[in-house]
Amino acid sequence: HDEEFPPRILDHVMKNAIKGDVTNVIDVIDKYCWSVEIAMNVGDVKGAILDKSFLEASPKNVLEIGCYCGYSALRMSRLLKEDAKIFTIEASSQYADVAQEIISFAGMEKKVQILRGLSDEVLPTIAEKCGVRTFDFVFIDHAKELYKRDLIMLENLGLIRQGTTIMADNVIFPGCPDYLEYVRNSPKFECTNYPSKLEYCENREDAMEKSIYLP
Ligand SMILES: O=c1[nH]cnc2c(O)c(F)c(-c3ccc(F)cc3)cc12
Ligand SMILES: [Mg+2]
Repeated sequence: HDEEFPPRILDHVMKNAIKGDVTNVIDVIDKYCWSVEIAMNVGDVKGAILDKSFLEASPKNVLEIGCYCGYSALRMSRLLKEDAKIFTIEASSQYADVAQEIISFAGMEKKVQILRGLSDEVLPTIAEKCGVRTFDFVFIDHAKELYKRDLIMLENLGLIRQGTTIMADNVIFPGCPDYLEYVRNSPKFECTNYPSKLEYCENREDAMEKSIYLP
């Protein structure tokens, strides 16, 4: 995926979406990605799986690792209950800049806070910085080789609690075998796999994995 994509998607959203209409911004991004160029958003098909788990969890404190252009943060923000909030970690300042613009354009800047930096640098101080003790819902969607490390960090830092829902994207493609092996063999996680397709593709398999933390 090329670095020039995010500014193009931002430009397209600003020109074609309705300011303040989060559902329309999501639709405009999906139409663009289906018709013009693929982006590594979770997309509409896997996004619907994320939505369903999100609604079931009905979380107050949400953590996302991997914001990219803000697409999944917008999907979750539109389902947030009153006084709930999303904290999303993004290591690329270019992606974070674009995501901030798109999230603000959609009118969700008060519900979504982007934390800039590497996940292993942000997580140790996130509780005091964000005034959160534990997260109720976590969406992992960043570099696949960091999924397992970061889940272990969340556990060790006490940032997840009995019943926290963890959703992971791309567990088939690109794939995160060490993460899957870890959560599925751990007695502390109750796992469910949701087979789907790679975003904006008809014929590439992918899946989401839901893991409920039960220490
Ligand atoms: O780096 C990523 N972070 C988060 N999510 C991703 C994703 O959903 C992808 F499909 C892909 C991806 C899509 C197509 C490819 F050929 C390679 C990676 C990458 C990421
Ligand atoms: Mg992904």
